[in-house]
Amino acid sequence: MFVAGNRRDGTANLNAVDAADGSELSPGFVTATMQDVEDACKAAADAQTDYAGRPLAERAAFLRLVADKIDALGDDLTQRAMKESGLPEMRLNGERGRTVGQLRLFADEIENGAWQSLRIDHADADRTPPKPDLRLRMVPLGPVAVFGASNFPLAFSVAGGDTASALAAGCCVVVKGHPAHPGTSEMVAAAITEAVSEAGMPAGVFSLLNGAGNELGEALVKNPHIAAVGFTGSRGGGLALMKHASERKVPIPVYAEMSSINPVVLLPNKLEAQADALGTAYVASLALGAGQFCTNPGIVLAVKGDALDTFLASAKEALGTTAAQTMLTKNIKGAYDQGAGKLSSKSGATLVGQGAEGSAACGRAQVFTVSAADFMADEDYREEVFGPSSIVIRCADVDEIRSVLASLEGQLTATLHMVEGDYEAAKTLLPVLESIAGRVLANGWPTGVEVTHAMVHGGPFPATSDGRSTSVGTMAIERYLRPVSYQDLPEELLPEVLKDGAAKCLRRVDGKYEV
Ligand SMILES: NC(=O)c1ccc[n+]([C@@H]2O[C@H](COP(=O)([O-])OP(=O)(O)OC[C@H]3O[C@@H](n4cnc5c(N)ncnc54)[C@H](O)[C@@H]3O)[C@@H](O)[C@H]2O)c1
Ligand SMILES: O=CCCC(=O)C(=O)O
Repeated sequence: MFVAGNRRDGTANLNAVDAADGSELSPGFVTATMQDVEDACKAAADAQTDYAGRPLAERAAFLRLVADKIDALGDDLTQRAMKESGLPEMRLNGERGRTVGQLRLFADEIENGAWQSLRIDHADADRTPPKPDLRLRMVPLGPVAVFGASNFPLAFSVAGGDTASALAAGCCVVVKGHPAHPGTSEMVAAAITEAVSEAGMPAGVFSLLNGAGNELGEALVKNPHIAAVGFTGSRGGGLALMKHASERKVPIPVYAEMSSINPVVLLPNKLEAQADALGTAYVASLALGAGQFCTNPGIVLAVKGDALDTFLASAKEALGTTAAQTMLTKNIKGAYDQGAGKLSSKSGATLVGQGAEGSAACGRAQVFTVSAADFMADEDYREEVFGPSSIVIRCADVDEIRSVLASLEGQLTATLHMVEGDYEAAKTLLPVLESIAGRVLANGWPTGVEVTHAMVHGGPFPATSDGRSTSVGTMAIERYLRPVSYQDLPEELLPEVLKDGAAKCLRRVDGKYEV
């Protein structure tokens, strides 16, 4: 653990396990006491004004240095993450690239400055009543508690999107590392801690706390120094943190990404033309990373008929060559088996096919099919089964597809597979897709989130706790900012960026945009 630049010593009572065989990995890790939580949060609060006040170029250089330090960890980081997560080398190398790329993108974003939403409305003393001078900018919320996710031990963990966007916004960060990968977390936290020191940032800008029980997370969310929370994980975990945050004396926002089954629609003409290829691509997407993606295509909707039968036959064939993959933890594997088992016990569900069976730690890919009527009649089919399982819903026509879509909870993604002949049908579905999902895709698969300016990795509840935001892409910075308007403040007391002659980044002056 690291509290404000210092490693915390103590009794090591948390060990990672090798995801593949369950054996204990060394070394052991120290877990946080309530005093550690208070120390980390207090240090973050003490550092907040200093950090937020640093010139944007310094803040950007700090994020770039964090990225360089993580790059310098090289293969050791991948090897440790492989052991702790069971994820393969290529995936983790890709994830490391995404993590450092994300930090560098946020560094550019800091310097670009448009996120400050600068607005100036000049005074008009001749107006009756006189119009005041008003100037607005976004300021950081304050220290953010970040919960590392189990399924992306780099890109959604200690230096992942929540941390990068909070630091970019000018917020200090206290991370609760995921207990499944303490070694990976420690390596990344050491890199950040070095960067904090070399960049001359206040030590409290970053801390990492470890712990397996709920008490640590609860204490962190309830700590009065914490101003916001970023979380990716289970629906139950996210809801618990939201409850703690709302019951505080001073309630705070929780940005929790929780649960999504990511509907994929195969429109009739496209299905007719490419049923075979779609079946293969579907299985590749649902089995990616042992299905442990929040973007996993959990349900597919199509009109029943020969083309759908061909699709199902192709999916079955692809499943036949799909190897079982190690899952992240014993508990996640147990939950997967339980979820898939529940589906297979339903009288309305038919097993289309299965992947190979692996060791006890592995998840076996599975596809089921149900009628739209059965799906609509049973809430269980809508539950996220976290792992390589998916359901194909047989619908009578496009109207029935629309009815099923309209009955769904909030989603991270919704996908249409279509050719031009399907566009009329697509037009009738798009308003529904927009109303339920944060990202609408055409002719792709939802797994694989691009980190960019126009990405939304969010969506209405329960995909996230706040559908107005994203946890991936540069817009994620907005979660940790709030607007302040300065009325009639003397020029010399105004923030530099709001002075009339200030070096320009995008500003809205008297209603018009200026660069
Ligand atoms: N949708 C997704 O992206 C996603 C990602 C990972 C896991 N999951 C789901 O979560 C399940 C468990 O996996 P997990 O361990 O990654 O997620 P989790 O929600 O159980 O835990 C995530 C983090 O939150 C903490 N936490 C959880 N509940 C808490 C509570 N009540 N109070 C305080 N802290 C709490 C945990 O200690 C951990 O640090 C999976 O089987 C899967 O269903 C979903
Ligand atoms: O598990 C959640 C994130 C999914 C993601 O980032 C991806 O699909 O690339």
